[in-house]
Amino acid sequence: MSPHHDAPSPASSFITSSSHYPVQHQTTHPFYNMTYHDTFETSSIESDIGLRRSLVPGIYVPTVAFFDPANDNVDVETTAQHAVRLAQAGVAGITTQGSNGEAVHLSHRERNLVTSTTRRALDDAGFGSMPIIVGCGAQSTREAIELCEEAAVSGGDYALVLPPSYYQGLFSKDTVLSFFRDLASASPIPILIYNYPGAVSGMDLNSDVIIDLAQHPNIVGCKLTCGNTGKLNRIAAATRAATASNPGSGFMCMGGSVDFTLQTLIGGGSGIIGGMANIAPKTCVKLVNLYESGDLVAAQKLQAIVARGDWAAIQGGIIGTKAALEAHFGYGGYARKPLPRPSKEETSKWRESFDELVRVEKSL
Ligand SMILES: N[C@@H](CC=O)C(=O)O
Repeated sequence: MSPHHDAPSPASSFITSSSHYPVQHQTTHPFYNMTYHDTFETSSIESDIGLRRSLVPGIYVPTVAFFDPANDNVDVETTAQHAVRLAQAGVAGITTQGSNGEAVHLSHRERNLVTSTTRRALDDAGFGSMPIIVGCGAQSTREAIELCEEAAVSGGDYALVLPPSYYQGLFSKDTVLSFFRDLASASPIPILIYNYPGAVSGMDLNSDVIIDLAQHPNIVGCKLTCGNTGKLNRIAAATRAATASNPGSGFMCMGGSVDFTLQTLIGGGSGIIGGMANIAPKTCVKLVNLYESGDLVAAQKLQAIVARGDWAAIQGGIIGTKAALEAHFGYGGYARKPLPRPSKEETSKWRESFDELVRVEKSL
């Protein structure tokens, strides 16, 4: 990172091993100034022994899911090709089963297939050190733990977890805290808290809660789709202060949408996990690089283009994002039912909404 971005160094790292070997992960955490170890048995991890994958600051892409139009099965080939396209564009990592990944439309088996396919594609293309964050939110603590275990076995390095919300009318004031602490204590991989009120009936975790949870040695970051940059600034500052006494570790406070990349970096965040980077990964990476090089005028100009493009991604969600991928890059397909397929008019609208951004992307 440049001197302009006093971002923490890698949040954590762990060691994966091949089939039937114990997997060991190691997280050094700022608040505890200690090293946390855990070990568990895997059945089918395919990564190299001794591979360390750290979370580094930058752009992380929550990949969209791809389905074979003939039978609606997971399209393994496109999943692999897309992951490699993103890695080659210079992103810092991939997130499978984020909101863009249609996790709620996938069985556990399909989720694992997407993650293991992504891992294998990255490894085969020479990106063996690129981390994968896997969406592992569930309504029960038990299922969330199970998803984290399965993510680890499938080659995931970290878990991105929404709080449960279905029974929130029955929650006590400690329920969400206990959920994250219980999960983090049991999970074989470190946890990032996913704060996306729109996906969990309005539940919006505040900075006090997230800073408190950040003290758990196996909670190593957050994604703030709430877009509250004041909150982001408070969390980044609190966790960075703790990091100063323990260099070499860090809490990754990530913005949740590329339309506030610059604001995130200026506020002390570590980067973005943002869906629009499925369409324009190079542009998103360039924006971070402009900031890091200190060219704030150019960064501001590019941020405006990115924010206009992200407005289309936010309005169109995965329907618009996939339509744009299909129109501009020749692959994408449709979301699973019951999500509707876009009409002809909508398809042209989404294509045109991303025109400006794709022009920039293709020029890089
Ligand atoms: N706008 C968000 C949606 C989910 O967090 C994104 O860009 O990923």
